[in-house]
Amino acid sequence: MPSGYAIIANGLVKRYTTWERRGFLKRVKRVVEALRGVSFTVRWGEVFGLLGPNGAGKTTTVKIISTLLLPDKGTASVAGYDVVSEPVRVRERIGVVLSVERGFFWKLTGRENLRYFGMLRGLRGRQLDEAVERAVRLVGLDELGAVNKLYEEYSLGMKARLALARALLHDPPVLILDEPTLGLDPPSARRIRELLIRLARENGKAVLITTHNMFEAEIVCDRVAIISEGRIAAIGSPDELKGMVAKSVTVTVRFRAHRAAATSLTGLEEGIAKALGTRNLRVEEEEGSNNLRLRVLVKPGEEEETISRVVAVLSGLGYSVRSIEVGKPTLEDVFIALTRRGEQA
Ligand SMILES: Nc1ncnc2c1ncn2[C@@H]1O[C@H](COP(=O)(O)OP(=O)(O)OP(=O)(O)O)[C@@H](O)[C@H]1O
Repeated sequence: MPSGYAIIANGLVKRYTTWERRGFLKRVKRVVEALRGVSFTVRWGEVFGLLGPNGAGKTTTVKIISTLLLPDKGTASVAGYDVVSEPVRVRERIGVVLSVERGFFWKLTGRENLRYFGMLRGLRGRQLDEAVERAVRLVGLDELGAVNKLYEEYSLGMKARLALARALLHDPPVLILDEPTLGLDPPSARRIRELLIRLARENGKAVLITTHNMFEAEIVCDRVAIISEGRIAAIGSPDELKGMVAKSVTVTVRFRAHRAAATSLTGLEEGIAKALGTRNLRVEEEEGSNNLRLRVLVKPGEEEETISRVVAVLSGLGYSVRSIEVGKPTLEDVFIALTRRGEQA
């Protein structure tokens, strides 16, 4: 394993300037502060996750580290090379998979696509054959019988594996993946997650992923940085992060959704937050049922009071409660607590 850190991000700041249309001819300049000083390090042999809600700055961060975007302020290095002054050396050492993968040839097979990209990386002859077959085997494209299919016939899962195979062609020590399992079915997502863990543990690679999926962060990542509104809210192992709210308990209330009741989920969340006097809560739809789920983080001893107030608010709004549980916080609860802190201020 090379010495030092695989990735160092130090005080990254990035602003986007956009022009918003106001009326027919008028355009107003708007500055979006995507990153407001993002710092973290990724070690060799670990999977590191940038976890945050939409618009938090995850993609902007990985684009800077992948040399696809320049920071306005701050520095970043990969394997000791600076992303701004030594981009070629950085690119030689990274494999990148962005969430919207473009650039594959629709009329070529998976293998032909990989051969083409391998040649762009300077691979030829036996070296190229071996690199392509190794990457194909690693991601399991051979098992799916997909290597000889045209790219245009690929399912989303096959496309994701091919993109990962392309990133692995030159056997880079650092892998950077933006939402690697977005839109994949559970078996395909599991396969990719297992592979990322293996590449870190067995091959000593540093793997940086972005995700807004807590479950993924908890099972795949050795360490996680929670990013919110362009700032890192916390960094640690999933257990360490859970320890931050370990002195809290979560109350989960499931209730039947019905159309006549309160309008949007956000509206409902706001109403309950006001009634309870806390913002450490979230309302969401429960997959595969007609239920809504409210999770609220409270101090031990406050459970009963919280439950009776939640039940009163919900029945006042015409919802019927299906079940109530009190339990230990999950990474999701940490996430809610940390990403809501800014809103409270
Ligand atoms: N090219 C751009 N021009 C203007 N604003 C941008 C641009 N790219 C991103 N932004 C804005 O910068 C902020 C951070 O975006 P970014 O894509 O990095 O977030 P993200 O955490 O990856 O979100 P998502 O999960 O939705 O992909 C957002 O407010 C976004 O709207």
